[in-house]
Amino acid sequence: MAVQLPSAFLERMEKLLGDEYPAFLDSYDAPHFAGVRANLLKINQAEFEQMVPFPVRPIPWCSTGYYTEEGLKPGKHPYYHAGLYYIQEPSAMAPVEALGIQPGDRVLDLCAAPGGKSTQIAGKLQGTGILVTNDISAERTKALAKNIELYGVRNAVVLNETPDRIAKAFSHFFNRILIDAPCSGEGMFRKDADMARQWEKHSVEKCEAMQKDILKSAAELLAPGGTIVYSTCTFAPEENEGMIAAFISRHPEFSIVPIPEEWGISKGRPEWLKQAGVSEKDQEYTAEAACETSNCGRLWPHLIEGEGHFVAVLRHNGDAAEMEVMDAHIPASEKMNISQHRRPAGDKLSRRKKNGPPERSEPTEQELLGSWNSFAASNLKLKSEGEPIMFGGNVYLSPLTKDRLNGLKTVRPGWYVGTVKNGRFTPGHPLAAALRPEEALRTLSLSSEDGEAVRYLKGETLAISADRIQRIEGAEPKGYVLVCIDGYSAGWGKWLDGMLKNEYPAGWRWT
Ligand SMILES: C[S@@+](CC[C@H](N)C(=O)[O-])C[C@H]1O[C@@H](n2cnc3c(N)ncnc32)[C@H](O)[C@@H]1O
Repeated sequence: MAVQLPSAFLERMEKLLGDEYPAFLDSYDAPHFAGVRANLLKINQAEFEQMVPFPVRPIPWCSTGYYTEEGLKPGKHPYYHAGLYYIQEPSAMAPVEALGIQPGDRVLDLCAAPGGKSTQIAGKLQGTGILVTNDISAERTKALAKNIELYGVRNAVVLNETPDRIAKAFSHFFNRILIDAPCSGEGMFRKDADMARQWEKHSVEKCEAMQKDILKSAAELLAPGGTIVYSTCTFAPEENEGMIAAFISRHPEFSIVPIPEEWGISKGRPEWLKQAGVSEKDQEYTAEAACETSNCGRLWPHLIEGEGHFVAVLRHNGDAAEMEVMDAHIPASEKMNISQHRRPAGDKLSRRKKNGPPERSEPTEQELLGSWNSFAASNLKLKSEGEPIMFGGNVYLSPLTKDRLNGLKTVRPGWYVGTVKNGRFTPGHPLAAALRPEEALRTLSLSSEDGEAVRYLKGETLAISADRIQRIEGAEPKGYVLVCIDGYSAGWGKWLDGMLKNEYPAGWRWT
């Protein structure tokens, strides 16, 4: 066998799987399955299927997911840099599908880094509602923020917090919550031999305590009638059926929504709890609750084309109408559909100027935001999206009010649109990454095929004649240009006298 598996793990799996064990074991020598997920924030599905530059076939449980051939490098194509697809293990696409997201939902992804499932959620929200995406690891939130930006997400707030602190600020606020829990990772052994080496008998116990705490906070964060999806990439019954049985025993107001047995996805295995030596007393679950966990779903590497996952859908039995009552206490800017047109901050500024300037030398927040408004007015065709707020010299359009984030470690309070320095606004890369070409006054399309797009992604200055800059409303070619790859936004360039100064950020470049 290619992977060295821990003997305690093998003994347990043999005992639990019985007749299925030889097929499970054989899966460790079978090919791996790789996948990509189309990013519907930037491309529609028909276009994706037409343009995708490598062979793909659909993943049955994810409408936007596709298998790719092993050994391909989908990250080495300009379309990856334009955020047209996310590279994701196929079974990891199942939990978000089970969350049943609807436009306008308020969604929390509690254990989100590096952001595979958050970008999937954002694709389903299509710019409506709110996505709060969090991870406890400061280091890992860097990758999370980068992915939120690369995939053109406008309505997300990125936090680096503990779930209990989020629960204090957002009590019963969200109607969908994803817990892609930290786990002992047994489903990753096929793909990552290090995971198998690092696993020890006590890995499961260590994870159980974390999972229990995260579920407790999630119950405090969920609005009446809402849904929590709990998932892991491990096989251990303690972290799966055991964790869920204990949760619904403590919370009789929740029930488990059955996952359909389709495409090789199989039922939860409550009978394993006793076989694995997990007693009702240890995990504090009732026999009825344990029985209900057969409604959970398991993805096995010997039954599906993927690595393995566990998924539980927990529905709060409360009345969703109660959420509307709660909505009355939520500021208008945080209401379900946040895309209402707002008065630009500059309006307030110009009114104040008519009545005389404020008596202080430091520019007010409204004045700083005014420089964003004038940039937007002269370079973009953008309908107002979210609340413009200042955060450490940077301007964000946020789906939440600033007060709501007070005291929380906030990595991104919203869509980062740029920075104000000495009264001048410089647009940020995430603004460009999320813009549609028709939202920019000047655009330039580079081809993915003739090497020009790659030269741009490497940070080179390009010689570009004025007639290649597409302009609307008779704009001058000089100024900020939205650089697109085959028509999909990738970053900024600044055009002057036949040269395009490259504004693609150093840390993002093609290497
Ligand atoms: C399985 S990974 C998440 C993968 C992610 N959902 C994705 O699809 O890209 C679990 C994450 O949980 C985070 N984590 C661990 N303990 C946590 C806690 N108590 N609260 C929030 N996040 C936690 C880890 O830092 C890790 O990034």
